[in-house]
Amino acid sequence: MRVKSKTLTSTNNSRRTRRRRDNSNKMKATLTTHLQVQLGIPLQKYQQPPSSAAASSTSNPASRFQNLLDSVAADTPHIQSSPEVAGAADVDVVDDKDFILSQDFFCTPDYITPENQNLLNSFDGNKENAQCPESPEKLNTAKSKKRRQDATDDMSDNHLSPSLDQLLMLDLGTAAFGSPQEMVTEKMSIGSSKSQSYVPQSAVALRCRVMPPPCIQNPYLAEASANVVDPFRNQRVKCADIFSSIVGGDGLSRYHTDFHEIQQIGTGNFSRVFKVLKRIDGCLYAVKHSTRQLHQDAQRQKALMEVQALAALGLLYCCKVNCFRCHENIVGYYSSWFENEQLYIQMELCDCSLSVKKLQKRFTEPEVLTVLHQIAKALQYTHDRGIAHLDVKPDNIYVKNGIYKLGDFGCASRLDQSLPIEEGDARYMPQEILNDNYNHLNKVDIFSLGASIYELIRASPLPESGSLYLREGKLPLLAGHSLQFQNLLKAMVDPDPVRRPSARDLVENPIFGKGQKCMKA
Ligand SMILES: Nc1ncnc2c1ncn2[C@@H]1O[C@H](COP(=O)(O)OP(=O)(O)OP(=O)(O)O)[C@@H](O)[C@H]1O
Ligand SMILES: [Mg+2]
Repeated sequence: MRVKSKTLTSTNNSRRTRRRRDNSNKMKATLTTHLQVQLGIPLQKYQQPPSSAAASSTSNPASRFQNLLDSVAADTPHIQSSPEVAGAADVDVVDDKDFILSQDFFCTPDYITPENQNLLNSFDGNKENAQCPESPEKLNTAKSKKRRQDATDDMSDNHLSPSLDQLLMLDLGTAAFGSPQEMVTEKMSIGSSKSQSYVPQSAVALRCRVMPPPCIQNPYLAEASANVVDPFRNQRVKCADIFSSIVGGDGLSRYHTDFHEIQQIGTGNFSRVFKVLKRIDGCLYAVKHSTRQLHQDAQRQKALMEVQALAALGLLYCCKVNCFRCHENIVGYYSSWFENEQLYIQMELCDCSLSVKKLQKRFTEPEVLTVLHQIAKALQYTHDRGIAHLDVKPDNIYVKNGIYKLGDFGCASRLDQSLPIEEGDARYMPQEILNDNYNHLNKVDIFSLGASIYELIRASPLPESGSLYLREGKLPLLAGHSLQFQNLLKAMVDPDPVRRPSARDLVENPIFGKGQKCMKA
C-alpha cells in the first residue's frame, strides 16, 4: 500500500508537472506577445527552449529573460488557481515582488516614457552588459546602497546606454531618500548625467513624485497654516532643489506631456501665454510661462508670488454647489509647476484682453460701465482679502463670453505692506506710489482702474510715462458722456487717495442700476 501510494503520488506529480509546463508555455507565449507590443521589438531571439534555459548561464541576458518569463508564468494567479498545481511540492518558488517590479518596468507609464526612445534602443539582448532587472527586495540594505553607488559610477562610464539595473537601481521604494550622504550621491549622479542622458533624470523625477516638493506657505492667505506639520520637510527641501532644476530636461516635460499647444495668445514683459488643450480632459486652458529661466531661489520665489496670489483669489468655495469655483471676475487658476527653471501657470482661457492697441475700438458709456462694475467687484473681492493688484490696466483685463476678468497678479502685494511692493505699469500709477507712499494700496488700484477706463473711452494708449493731467486729477471733458459718469471717473483719479472711492463704494454706486448689474458686454 505504501509503495502504491508512493507510485500514485509520483504519477500525479509528473501529470501536474506536465500540466504546469503546458500552462506555463501558454502563459509565456501570451507574455511574449504582450512584451513585444510594449517594447516594440521582436523578442523571439531572447527566448530559448525550456530545456536549454535551465542549463544556460545566468549571466546570459537571453536566459535571464527566459527565467523572467518562467517566473512570471509560474507565479500567475490563474495558473495557481488549480489546487493541484498550487499544491505541487516541486513548484519553483518565485517572489511576488519580482513579478510586480518586472511588469512595472516593462509597462512603464506614459508620463515617464522618453520622447526619444533611446532607452529601448539600448535594450539589446546581445550586449554583454544588458542585464535583466533584479528585484531590490531580494537585496539586503548594504547591497542596495552599494548598487546605488555602483550605478553612479556606471552612469558616468556609460551614460549613453544606461543598463536596466541602473534604471531599477533608482527605485521608488521606501529607500527612495535615505541618508544625507545618499542624497549627495544622488545629486552628483544627476548633475553628472544631466547634460548627457535623460534616463537618470526620469528616474530622479519619479523619485520626486514619490517625495513631493515642499509645502510653501501662501503669504496671501490670512489664515495660512503655518503650523502644519510636514514630517518630510528636510528631505523635501533637498528634493525640491533637484526637482526645480532638472524637470523639463530632454524628454520629460510636464507641459508637453499634459498639454497640446495650440497657439500663442499673448506676450507680456516677462512671459508668454499659450492656448493649450489638456490631453486628459480635452478642455482648453491658457498656460503662461516665464520667458527667462529662474536660476536663483529669490527669482523663483518672486515668480511664485503671482501663483500664490492667484491661488488665494482665483479659487472660491461655493457652498451652493459644494465645490471650488473661480470668482467670476478673476481669471481662474488651476495649477502651476516649475519646468526647465521656468514657472508655468495653468489658467482659465479667456477670449482676449482689452489691450487698446489690439482692440482698436472706442468703448461706449454702457460698455465701459460694465467693465468698471465687473472689475470693481473683482477689486472689492481682492481688497477684502487684504490684497492689492497693483497692475490694473486694459492689458490685464480679459474678457470671456462677455464677462470681464482681472488677471496677471504678478505685482500683487498685501495691503498691510507685509510683502515687498513692486508697482506695475507706470502709465496707470498714481503719484503717491511713485513717491513711495504705500499707505493706501487699495486706492492705487482704483486710480489705475480709472485711468484704464479713460483709455478705453479714448481708444488710444496713454503716454509712456502716464498722463500728467490724470495724476493731477484733471480729467478732460469727455464729449457724449453723462456728467454722473465723468464725476465718478474724476473721483477715481483724485490725487488724494483718501478721497478716491473704495472698490465697495464703486460697486454700490447708483450709476450701476439694476439693468447694469445684469448687463454683459
Ligand atoms: N488666461 C488668459 N486667457 C487669454 N489670454 C491671456 C490669459 N492670460 C494672459 N493672456 C494674454 O497674454 C498677455 C500677457 O499675459 P500677462 O499680462 O499675464 O503677462 P505678463 O508678462 O505678466 O505681462 P506684463 O507685461 O503685464 O507684466 C495678456 O495681455 C493677454 O493678452
Ligand atoms: Mg500683463
